[in-house]
Amino acid sequence: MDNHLYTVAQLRAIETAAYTGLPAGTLMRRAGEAAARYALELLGDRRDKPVLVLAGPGNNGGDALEAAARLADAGVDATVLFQPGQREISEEAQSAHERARAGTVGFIDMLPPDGDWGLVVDGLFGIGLARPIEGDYREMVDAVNAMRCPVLALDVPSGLDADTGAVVGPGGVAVRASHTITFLGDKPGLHTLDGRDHAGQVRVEMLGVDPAQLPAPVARRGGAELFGHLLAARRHNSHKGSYGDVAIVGGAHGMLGAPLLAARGALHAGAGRVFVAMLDAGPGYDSVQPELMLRQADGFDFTGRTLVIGPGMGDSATAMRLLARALDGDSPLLIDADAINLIGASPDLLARLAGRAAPSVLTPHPLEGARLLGMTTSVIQADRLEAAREMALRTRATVILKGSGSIVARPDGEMVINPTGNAGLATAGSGDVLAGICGALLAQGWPAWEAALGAAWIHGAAADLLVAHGIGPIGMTAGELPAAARAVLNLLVAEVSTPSGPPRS
Ligand SMILES: NC(=O)C1=CN([C@@H]2O[C@H](COP(=O)(O)OP(=O)(O)OC[C@H]3O[C@@H](n4cnc5c(N)ncnc54)[C@H](O)[C@@H]3O)[C@@H](O)[C@H]2O)[C@@H](O)CC1
Ligand SMILES: Nc1ncnc2c1ncn2[C@@H]1O[C@H](COP(=O)(O)OP(=O)(O)O)[C@@H](O)[C@H]1O
Ligand SMILES: [K+]
Repeated sequence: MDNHLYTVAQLRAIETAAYTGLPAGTLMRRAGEAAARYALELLGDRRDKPVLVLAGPGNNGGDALEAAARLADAGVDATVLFQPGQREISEEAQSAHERARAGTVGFIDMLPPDGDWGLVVDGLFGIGLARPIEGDYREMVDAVNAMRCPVLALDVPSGLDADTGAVVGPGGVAVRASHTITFLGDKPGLHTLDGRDHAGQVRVEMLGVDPAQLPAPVARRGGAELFGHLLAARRHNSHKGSYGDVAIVGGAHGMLGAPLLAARGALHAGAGRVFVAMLDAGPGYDSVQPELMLRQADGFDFTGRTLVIGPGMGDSATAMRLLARALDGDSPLLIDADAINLIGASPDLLARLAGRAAPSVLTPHPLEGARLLGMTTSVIQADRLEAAREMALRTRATVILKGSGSIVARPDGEMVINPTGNAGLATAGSGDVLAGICGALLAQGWPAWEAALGAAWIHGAAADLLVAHGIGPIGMTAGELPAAARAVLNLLVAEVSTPSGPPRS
């Protein structure tokens, strides 16, 4: 399946199974052919430019040598820098080496300082990377990263952990590719943490393996198809009560901006009515968004309302009391920011959360996630999939672990990596808007899982839309996201809607 993501351990098993009945070297040949085809596509009308192929000590290097031979067959000036290690190379890689030597491929021992390459093919390390890249290999990676031409990584950008998306360190380096062609199945590490910065555009090449033979994936790559069945055109005969009430509970003294941003997110994502239940005394209305209804949280009736609890809420006794009340109630709940910190500090609140029957979604950023699990942020980030899975398991809730390539996880272990968004979102308040969008989808009757998938996707796509219009990534503001999210949501609905009335002449 296109969106399936596999761990290195799974890929090794897939590789072994795929080899059964195939002559030795078949998969490597197919990998090299596919890589060469992609390289030619990327070169386009610049086929007269030389291509630099970096070949490392393992089978990733074998793929690179095969690709170089195929490029030379196609008339391209392919130059290989082959850097074998101490260990003997595999028989397949040896054959690939011989094939490349037999043709017109050029071989060099070191990088010329003035190379003018049309493309670099990175075949240093793939899923066999075992330690940080050092020495000559490091110099090669640094040199490639300083080049301006497109870089095509084979299987995985060298230096990147295919499972986690971390640059293998400490102090490690990884190739920053513009494109990656990945073999036998997509990998989570290409889509989260450092993955998006290093993999660029990812193409999956199955090497002739039937996708139906593959095992259950560790996670999937997100897409609108995962929540598309809940997108529906509005009925003419509907009213504000048809689209649910959202109440944002938060906004302690001096922190009212956070719930207001969440409330604007909820309003623009289609909630029928949006309240802000403030912990402290505040203004009577929001002059930028007078549609919002501002109330005092004390005494505010939660019944029948979807609650987004936590933005700017603080950690006062009142905050704790309100959170306990929300957890014990049967409203759908979106738990964000300070509310996550309070749960992380209180086994009692955690037990109340885990015991809930109504839908609950948590939206931690890595530090909030660390507090929830009693770990450090670096442990969370070292394996974001595992951390998100653990959070979902402990809280019995749907979790969005935010960051580049947000991980959406649910208690049964199902996980999705969200593909939308960009670094324009690295700005104060964008998480509040995400919380509001998710609250609005819950209020419109979406189950927790789809609401989380939909909110993460729409929020990221809103940021992508803003960038497409020159609004960011630098200087994008959280306040610009709600209207963009509204545009994305309406486009999605228009795409899935079938015309309902009779055709008009
Ligand atoms: N075997 C197969 O069936 C297939 C393998 N394929 C390719 O083979 C790759 C996996 O091959 P390998 O298992 O040989 O792994 P790699 O080619 O990723 O690298 C492993 C080699 O690098 C050495 N090494 C690891 N980290 C190092 C470091 N930091 N510095 C120096 N040396 C280091 C290891 O000792 C080993 O010799 C895949 O990523 C894919 O590109 C594809 O051709 C598809 C089929
Ligand atoms: N570099 C990035 N790429 C993609 N998404 C990002 C990036 N940085 C932040 N985000 C997204 O922006 C939001 C930030 O949320 P959060 O950290 O809670 O900020 P705040 O508390 O200021 O609202 C999350 O949805 C996160 O996934
Ligand atoms: K590589």
